[in-house]
Amino acid sequence: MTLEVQTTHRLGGFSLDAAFSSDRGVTALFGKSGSGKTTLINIIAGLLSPDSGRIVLDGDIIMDSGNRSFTPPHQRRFGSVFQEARLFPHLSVRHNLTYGRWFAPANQTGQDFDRIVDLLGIEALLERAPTNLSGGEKQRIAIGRALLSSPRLLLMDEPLAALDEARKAEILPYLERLRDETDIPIVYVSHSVAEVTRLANRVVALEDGRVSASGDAATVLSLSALTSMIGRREAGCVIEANIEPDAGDDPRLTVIRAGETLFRVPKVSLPAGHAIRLHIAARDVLLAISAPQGLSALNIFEGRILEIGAEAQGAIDVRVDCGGNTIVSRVTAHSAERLALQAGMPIHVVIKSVALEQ
Ligand SMILES: Nc1ncnc2c1ncn2[C@@H]1O[C@H](COP(=O)(O)OP(=O)(O)OP(=O)(O)O)[C@@H](O)[C@H]1O
Repeated sequence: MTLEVQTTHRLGGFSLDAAFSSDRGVTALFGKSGSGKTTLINIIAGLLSPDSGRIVLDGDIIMDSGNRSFTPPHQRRFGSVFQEARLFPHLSVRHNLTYGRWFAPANQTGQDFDRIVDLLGIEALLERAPTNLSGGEKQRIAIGRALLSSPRLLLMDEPLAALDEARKAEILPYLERLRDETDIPIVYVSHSVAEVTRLANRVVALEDGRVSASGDAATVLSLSALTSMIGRREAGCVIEANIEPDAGDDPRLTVIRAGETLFRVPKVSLPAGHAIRLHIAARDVLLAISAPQGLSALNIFEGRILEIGAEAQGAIDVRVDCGGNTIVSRVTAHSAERLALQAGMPIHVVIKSVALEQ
C-alpha cells in the first residue's frame, strides 16, 4: 500500500502546500495547533476539495486536479476516526459497529466482525448503549466501526485528544495492535510527542502549512529543528531500542539495548527482544567533562560532542554521540562557556530520566 499526497489549498489567510508519501503502518501528521494537519487530512478524506493536488493510493488516482478527477468521500473507502467517537446514542454497540458494514464490499464475512471485536477487546461491550461507555471504550467502538467498513486507508484525527491520561494509556495498546496486525495504512494526526513516539512509523512534520521534515519517526523526532514544534519541555531525542534478555544484576531493573549502549530503567514487564522507543528530553540530560562519581543516575555514558546548538533563552542544546546514538542535553549558556564545550570533545552524559514508549 502506498499513499502519495501532494496538495495546495488556501483558507482565508492560511495556505497549505504539502506533499508526502507513506506506506504500511502509521504515518503521523505532526505539528502545532494551526499548522494545517486537519486541513490536510480533510483533503485526503475528500471532505475538502483543494485548490490543486493529486492523491494516489496504490496506483489508484483518488483525486487529480490536473485532469479534474475527484472521487467523492463515500467512494474512497477510507475509514475515519475523529476526536469524539460520534456513535449513535439510540443504537447498541453491536449495531453501531455493524452500521459501518453498510459501506463495506458485499463479500465481507462475519469473520471480520469477530476478528475486529477481538482485536479491540470489545466483546463484553456489544450489548451496551454508548452512553454507558467510558471515553476510551467509545473510541474503540468508533475504530471498530471504521474497520468494519473494510477501509483501504484509515484516517485518524487526534483520536485520543479528548481522553485523560489513564484512558489514553488504555487505548494505546489497541492502536499498536491495529498497526501491527492489519495491513491497513493509517494516517494519524497528533500534536503529542509521546503518542507519535509510541505509534508512528513515519512522521510528516507540518509547520505553517508546509512540510518541515518527513521520514522515519525516530529520526524526525530527534531533529533539533523540531524544538519549536515539540516545545522546549519535551524536545530531545528518540532512540530505537530492544529489551535485553539479560536483566542485569538487579531484578528491579530492566536493561534496554540501543546499538552498543545499554540503558537501565525501572522494571518493565516486556519480553526480551521487544522493540521500544526511548524518549529522552534534553532537559533531563546533564554533561560532565570528567567521569562523574557517586551519582544516583542509572545511565551515565561516555560520548563525543557532535554539535553545539544556538543559544535560546539562555540555554544551548548540545548533541552528543554515545555509541552511535545521538543524545541531546540542554545546558545553560553559562555552563557551556564554563566547561568550554565544543564539537569533537569527549564528554560524559548523565541521564536523569528515560521515558519508554513501547
Ligand atoms: N474555513 C476556514 N476559513 C479560514 N481559515 C481556516 C478555515 N479552517 C481552518 N482555517 C485556518 O487554517 C489553519 C490550519 O487549520 P487546521 O485546522 O488545519 O490546523 P491543525 O494543525 O489541525 O490545528 P489543531 O491542532 O488546532 O486542530 C488555521 O490557521 C485555521 O485558523
